[in-house]
Amino acid sequence: MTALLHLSHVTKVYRQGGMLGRRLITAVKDVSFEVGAEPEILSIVGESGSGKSTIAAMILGQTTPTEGRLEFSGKTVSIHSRSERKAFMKEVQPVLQNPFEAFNPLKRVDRYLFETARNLPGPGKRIDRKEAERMADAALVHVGLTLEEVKGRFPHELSGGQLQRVAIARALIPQPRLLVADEPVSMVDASLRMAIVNLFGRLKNELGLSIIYITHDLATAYYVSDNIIIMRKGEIVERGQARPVLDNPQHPYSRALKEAVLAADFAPAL
Ligand SMILES: Nc1ncnc2c1ncn2[C@@H]1O[C@H](COP(=O)(O)OP(=O)(O)OP(=O)(O)O)[C@@H](O)[C@H]1O
Repeated sequence: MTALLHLSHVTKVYRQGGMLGRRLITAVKDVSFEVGAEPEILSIVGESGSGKSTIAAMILGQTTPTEGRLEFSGKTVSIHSRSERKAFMKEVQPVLQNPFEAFNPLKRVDRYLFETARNLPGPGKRIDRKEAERMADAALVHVGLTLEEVKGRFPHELSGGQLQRVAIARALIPQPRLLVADEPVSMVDASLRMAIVNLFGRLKNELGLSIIYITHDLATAYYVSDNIIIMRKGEIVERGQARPVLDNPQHPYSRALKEAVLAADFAPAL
C-alpha cells in the first residue's frame, strides 16, 4: 500500500546573512522516512536546532527542500498556487506550539471554527451558518469540548489546554489525513500535557488520523507514539518502534537524551 507520506533523501539548506559573510546552514541532511498507509503516530524528537521544525515546515509545504522529494499519497508535493495550497491543507493540517499565538486575542474563538468550515475548498453548495455550527460542534466533541462551552468566548477566557483543544478541533474540520503537531504541549500546563497527548491517541483510533508529533518530551513520545525518529544536527541517528527504541536506545546521542530525562525526573526538589 502507498505510504501516506514519504520523505526521500530530503535536505534543507538555509542561507543566512547578507552578501558579505553569507553562511549556509544545513538544517536537515539526507532525511528519509515514511508515515504508513495505516494510521500512526510518529514522534520526531531531538534537542533544539536538530531540524525538527524545518521538517514540519517542509511537510506542511511552507518551505521547499533544497534536495530530495516529499510525496503525499504517492504524489510529489508541489504547491504553486493558492488553490493548490488550499487543497493540500485540507489533507495536512498543522497544530502549532502556542495556542495563544494561533488566535487573535480580539476575535472570538468560535469564529475561527465557523470560518474554517465555510472556507473549505471543493465543489458543492456553500456551507450555511447552521451547517458550520454543526461541523464546529462535531469537531469540538472529538477534542472533549462542545460548541456551547466555547461559543462567544475570547482566547483569554479559555485555559491554555482548552485553547489548544480548540486549535486541534479547528484542524479537524477539513477532515485531514495527517496532523503535524510541532511542540503542541510545550506551552500547556504540565498537568494537562498528558490529556492532549491522550487525545492524539483517540483521534488516531476514532478518526483514522495519522499524527507527526514533534517534541522534546520523551515521556509523552514514549507513551503515545507507534514509531519514533531521533534527530541530531539535521540527521536521523535512530529510528524504529517507539517503545523498543526508548527502552533500549542504541545510539550514544539517544542514550544521552534519555539519561537527561531520567536525571531531570530524579533530580531532588529544590
Ligand atoms: N528560516 C531559517 N533561516 C535560517 N536558518 C534557519 C531557519 N530556520 C531554522 N534555521 C536553522 O536550522 C537549524 C534547525 O532548526 P529547526 O528550527 O528546524 O530545529 P528544531 O529541532 O525544530 O529546534 P527547536 O526545537 O528549537 O524549534 C538551526 O540551526 C536553525 O537556526
